[in-house]
Amino acid sequence: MARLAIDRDFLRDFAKLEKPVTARVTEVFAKFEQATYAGQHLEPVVNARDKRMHTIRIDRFWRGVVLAPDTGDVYTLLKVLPHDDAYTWAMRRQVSVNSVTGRIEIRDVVAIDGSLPQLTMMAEQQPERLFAHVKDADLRRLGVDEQTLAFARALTDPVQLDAARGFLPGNQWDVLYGLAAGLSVEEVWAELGAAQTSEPIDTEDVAAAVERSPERIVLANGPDELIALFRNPFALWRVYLHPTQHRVAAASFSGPARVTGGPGTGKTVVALHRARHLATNGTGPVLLTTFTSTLAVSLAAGVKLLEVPETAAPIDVRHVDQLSHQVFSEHHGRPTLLSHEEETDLWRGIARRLELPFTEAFLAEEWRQVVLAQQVDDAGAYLEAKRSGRGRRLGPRQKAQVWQAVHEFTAELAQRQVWTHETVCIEATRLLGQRPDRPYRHVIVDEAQDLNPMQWRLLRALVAPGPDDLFIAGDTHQRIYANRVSLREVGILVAGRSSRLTVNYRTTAEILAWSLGMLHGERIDDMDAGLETIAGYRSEVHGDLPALRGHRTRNAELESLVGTVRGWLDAGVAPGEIGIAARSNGLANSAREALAAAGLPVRPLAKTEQADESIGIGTMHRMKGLEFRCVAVIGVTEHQVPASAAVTPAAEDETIHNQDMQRERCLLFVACTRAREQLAVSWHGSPSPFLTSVK
Ligand SMILES: Nc1ncnc2c1ncn2[C@@H]1O[C@H](COP(=O)(O)OP(=O)(O)OP(=O)(O)O)[C@@H](O)[C@H]1O
Repeated sequence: MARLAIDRDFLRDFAKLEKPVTARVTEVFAKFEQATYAGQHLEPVVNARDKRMHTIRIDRFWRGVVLAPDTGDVYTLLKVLPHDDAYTWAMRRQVSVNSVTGRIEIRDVVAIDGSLPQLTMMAEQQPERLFAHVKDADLRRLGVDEQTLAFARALTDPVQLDAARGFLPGNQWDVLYGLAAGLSVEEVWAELGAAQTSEPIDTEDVAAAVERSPERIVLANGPDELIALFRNPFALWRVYLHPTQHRVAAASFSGPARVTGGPGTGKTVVALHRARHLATNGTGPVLLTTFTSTLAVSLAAGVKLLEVPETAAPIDVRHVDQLSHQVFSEHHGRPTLLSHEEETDLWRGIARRLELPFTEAFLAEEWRQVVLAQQVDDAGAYLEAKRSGRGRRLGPRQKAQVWQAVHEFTAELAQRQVWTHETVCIEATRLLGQRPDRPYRHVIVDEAQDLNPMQWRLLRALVAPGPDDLFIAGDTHQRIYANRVSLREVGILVAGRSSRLTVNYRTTAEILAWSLGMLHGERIDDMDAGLETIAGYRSEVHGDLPALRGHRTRNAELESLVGTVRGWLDAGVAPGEIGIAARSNGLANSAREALAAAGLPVRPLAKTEQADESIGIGTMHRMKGLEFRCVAVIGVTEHQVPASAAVTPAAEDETIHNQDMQRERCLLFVACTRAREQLAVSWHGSPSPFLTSVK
């Protein structure tokens, strides 16, 4: 019986087709396998470069392009396009098998043949060719075939190679790209490592190559699986890896390792695959953890999609506070937590009673960032403690005053038998230290940039030091809380085991470039005594520029938001693919009410049920780690972004002021880089200074 496979590129296109078309595609292909002679539905393409290209009727207007095998019964759906475009697309393309990876490749032969004469002519005027330093034999060894080789030989400029990305065979383009970027033949070979195969490759056997290309082609086992695939195409798309990502996910490290990279470079995808890899090939239970409960829910969904084999070690997905509370509760029962307001009152009361010249916010931060972070437990140690990044200098007398306040605060917690998340975490770490064993063999941390030192010590205590113990994914450009951690200082050494991803797979080049403009000139640390860079960070997908719109009043802005969202829905975007972010809870709630009043389906971002059917609305903080086809960031207004209350006045403390401002910029950057295709940024009254500063 005929079986249907789907090209992953098609899944991405599928998500963008209009609803009635997607319904027809699902209908046609759900029946595809039932037809005894699948060939009956398929029409050959006249003048096709590749005789295996066929088309199939979707409706009067749309056709699917299907790769029909010479042998075997696996048919691959490559594209769905309007009638004429489908024929043109199919006519120009050739399918081949890569001689090194054994994977399937598709190229636009007409485009290659069409551009070669002109490139050759231009090259004759140039003194040097792009790949003059690489021998033909080496190119062939890396899987470059004769046609691509002839093309590569005519190139003189990396820009020409960039332009050829859409029409050269993918694996071969990657090889050329690596060589053009200065990698040696051996390094490119190592990059290919993950995709190499030890079986002998018959480059004529396309059917075998289809089966061998799981990162490119998904085989649906029966109509139910196919329908599930079509129902949630992005979910599946989300779990593919580029060879560079694969290398990191499957590597063996002698100790803690990490992966960095800007938003959308696939750090989470790598973390998920690493979890599966270690569960399958590692030596014990795996913990996959992150910062918030919302993110943990989305990681758990990702693990589910990866279909970890039943024989693998368990993968436990939990956020960090959940872990500390669990360890704590096993010994002491559930802790009574001090609320934020109670804590503020307590510090305020102590400051008043002791007549101290410090605000409650300053005392609370000094306790967290210096006393707890550095495990300071007496006045002498506090006198010596490093206070870098804390801004305001303190003399010995002032330090004695702060210490007195800390002492009273701690005594009060003990007397009331109440805890904060930080003290729970410290106690949990102490308890773990007393245990003879460690609960996990491998710990993987996503969104690492926002964890505090107490949480890092807990994670360190959850796993014994050794190969592949800790794997850390994070991006300090996306730090949105006040925690600045040096991994060395919490006993985690990643030097020599760090990788950086540079290709953004989520956001269009236009949205990315605009968002990066907001961070222009910011000095951002790398959690390891250096500075993080955004050099080489790029997106290969193009789209519309962000829409920036100012309004006179808050109500006018909300009204316009309803219009923007309606426009997206009318264009066929599903409600679950729309996200709205505001700096404050208040504005997020008002936006929710405005959309609900207009009859649109909405939900708070924190609510993960029915996420597919409703528009997610929440604070910028909640947007972290998520992604949507269309994003509206609202209320990007002067005095609201940055939020006045979250920024220490420069007159009070310049260092802290600058850190607060950077954090607020990063927060807006995080919200804007959640968008895959469309970004709308709006304000009422005067715009935020962060917007007016974008170059
Ligand atoms: N190799 C790839 N090919 C295609 N798409 C990819 C690839 N890797 C990642 N993606 C897609 O890019 C998007 C971003 O991936 P992911 O969430 O892992 O990035 P991230 O670096 O963790 O982002 P952020 O730091 O912004 O949260 C996802 O939709 C993912 O499916």
